[in-house]
Amino acid sequence: MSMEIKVDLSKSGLTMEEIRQKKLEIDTALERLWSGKETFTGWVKLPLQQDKNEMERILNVSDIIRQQCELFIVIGIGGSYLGAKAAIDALGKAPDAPEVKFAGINLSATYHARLLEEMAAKEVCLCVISKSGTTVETTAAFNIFKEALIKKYGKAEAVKRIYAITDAENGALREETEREGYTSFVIPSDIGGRYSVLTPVGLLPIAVAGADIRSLMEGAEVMAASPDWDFDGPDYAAARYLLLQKGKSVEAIQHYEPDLKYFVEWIKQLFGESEGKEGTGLFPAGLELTADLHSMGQFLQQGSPIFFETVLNIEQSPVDLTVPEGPLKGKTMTQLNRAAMKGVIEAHSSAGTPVIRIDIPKLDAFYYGQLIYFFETTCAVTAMLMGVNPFDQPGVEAYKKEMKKEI
Ligand SMILES: O=P(O)(O)OC[C@H]1O[C@](O)(CO)[C@@H](O)[C@@H]1O
Repeated sequence: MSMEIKVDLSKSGLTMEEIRQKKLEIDTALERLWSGKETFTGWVKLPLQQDKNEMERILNVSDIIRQQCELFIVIGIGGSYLGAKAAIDALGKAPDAPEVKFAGINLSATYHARLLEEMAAKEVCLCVISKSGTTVETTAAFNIFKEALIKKYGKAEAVKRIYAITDAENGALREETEREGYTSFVIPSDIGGRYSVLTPVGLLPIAVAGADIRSLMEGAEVMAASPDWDFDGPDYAAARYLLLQKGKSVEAIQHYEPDLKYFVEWIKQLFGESEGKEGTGLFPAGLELTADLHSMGQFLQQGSPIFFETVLNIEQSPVDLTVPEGPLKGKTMTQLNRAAMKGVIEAHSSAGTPVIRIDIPKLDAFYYGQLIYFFETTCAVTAMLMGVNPFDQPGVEAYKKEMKKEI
């Protein structure tokens, strides 16, 4: 087992020469990211410039929250939700930690009514997260849950149970936070929502759930400190770009561990919002294997050849189970899962589908921190190769404007 995250391009249909030819463009992209001159690149140096006092404060506040509540409701959407959800699912919740549930992730009355019912019977804290402070889903859910919290505890106690993470100065949420005196954290202005998981946006909920956020940051730091980003992210970026140039328009991102489902959702936002503009970009799709082999396997093998596959391979499982009886007697689940992955890669690549495999030594906080940084860099570099700005999302505004007209 390697001690690093590795990218295997042997079944990608690309040659190392093709990857090497992109080196100059990649170096230019890296220079731009490190120069500090581009807007929204605060995440690049973040793991190297950690504010120890801020880390202490996040840990102290997370301890308070853990004593205050059994149910921690985090209200936010997109980059103000997916990073925390993904990390908590992947790393698990400590037995003594409150349950972490999410609100404002849709506009379903049914979803939120159920969560409100659950809230009635439990000790609760709220954490509202919004960089802009104006997102419709977040604003609607926060005001509904805040009203319920005040009914439950009275105004003064409710204020002690509301935590806000938002811009330092701008937006209605910052204004309310200052007026009401909520405990709050800042989303740095030079870090966009989808790159913000290693700020309090992700770190506070992840710490409340009991994962080791120091180790998570250490993982990211190891990656960021590697000279000239001498890890496989830039090669992965080059491969993704070359496959787009060769006519592939969909990246089918696959995992064999259900705990990674939301990690793929996080990648979908990261890649989709960063790359999908000016008529270009790879459409990021997520597949959960082996489950989806029994629904999508046929398409993957013989369907329209618009996609390539990226496989997230966790090399070491923390537990294993052995089949006690029947034709598979003596085989372990991990053996079977591995056999499925190898067989699928072989069958699909032999049929002409390019397959990229990303080997991840294991799913703990340290490697998870590495993974976050690995994908953020891959994303920014690929978008720059595509010639688009990885840090804006001008297209999102169009539907928001139309939606607001309907409200
Ligand atoms: O943190 P905010 O400002 O509420 O935004 C939430 C999400 O909405 C978006 O602006 C897209 O709708 C994302 O870029 C962002 O992560």
